[in-house]
Amino acid sequence: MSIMINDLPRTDDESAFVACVENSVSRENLEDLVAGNVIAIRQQGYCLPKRCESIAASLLKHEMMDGYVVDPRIRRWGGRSGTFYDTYVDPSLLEEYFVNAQVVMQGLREACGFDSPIDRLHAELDEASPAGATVARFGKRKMVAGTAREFRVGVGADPHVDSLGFDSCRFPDAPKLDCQLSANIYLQPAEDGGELEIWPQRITCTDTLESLRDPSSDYGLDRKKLGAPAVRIKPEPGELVLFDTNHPHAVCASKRGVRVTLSLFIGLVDWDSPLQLFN
Ligand SMILES: O=C(O)CCC(=O)C(=O)O
Ligand SMILES: [Fe+2]
Repeated sequence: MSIMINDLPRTDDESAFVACVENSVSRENLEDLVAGNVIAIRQQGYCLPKRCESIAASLLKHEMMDGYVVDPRIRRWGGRSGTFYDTYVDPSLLEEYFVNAQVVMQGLREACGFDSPIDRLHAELDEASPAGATVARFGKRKMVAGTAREFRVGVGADPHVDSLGFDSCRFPDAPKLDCQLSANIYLQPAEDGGELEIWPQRITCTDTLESLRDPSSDYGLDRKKLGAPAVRIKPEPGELVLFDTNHPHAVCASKRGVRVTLSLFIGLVDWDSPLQLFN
């Protein structure tokens, strides 16, 4: 059973609770995130230091690491078409995304020495969720579940939301998500910088999203319009952090050291359906 050790408000906003758990994430933890009772869940020591080092080293030299279409400075697992978001930005990659999905997932498992923290997370989510957890699909076509990201010095991510609902609206057979979470395992946090910022508001409609756009960014939202973030998390090596991706969030640029993470989106349709895993 997971223990809620404490609530850690990280900023002046006392309502922005970050829950720390000791054991694997429970259904109650997931419900708290979905209900907005907590803004993030942290589990320290999810991946042991030696494993973090060896997986990060293997990823950093791997040819499957490639730039996001929207911002090639941020690198991620899966070659040209590694994430569904890439296919949203460049629809010509859609076919390749589905055709390569299994190879992309198996490749990440192999790069993790066949002992992937993403597979562990999948198993734990399957156990915690009443209806289990499964790789998401569009009809019979499996999505990719699990990615890795690399932020070099000077590279961060502008404030943004991640929403399969927004990105897949032209696909009638896409999973219909009520909530989307992101799980990140910090194999190698930046030595300086690289904080994860999360804003308190939850954006659920595209009109609101459009009104917040930053014209100087290809995907980002305007910090001035967003106001102050609710939390700024400085991840520890090996830590797992979960949050709701309809809350705007940003990655501060690394000031020193390459930042390497493993990441998984977790979609909730309803509690009677399996959690939908994808990237
Ligand atoms: O690397 C992080 O801290 C968060 C990256 C991100 O934007 C996400 O997982 O949705
Ligand atoms: Fe994100």
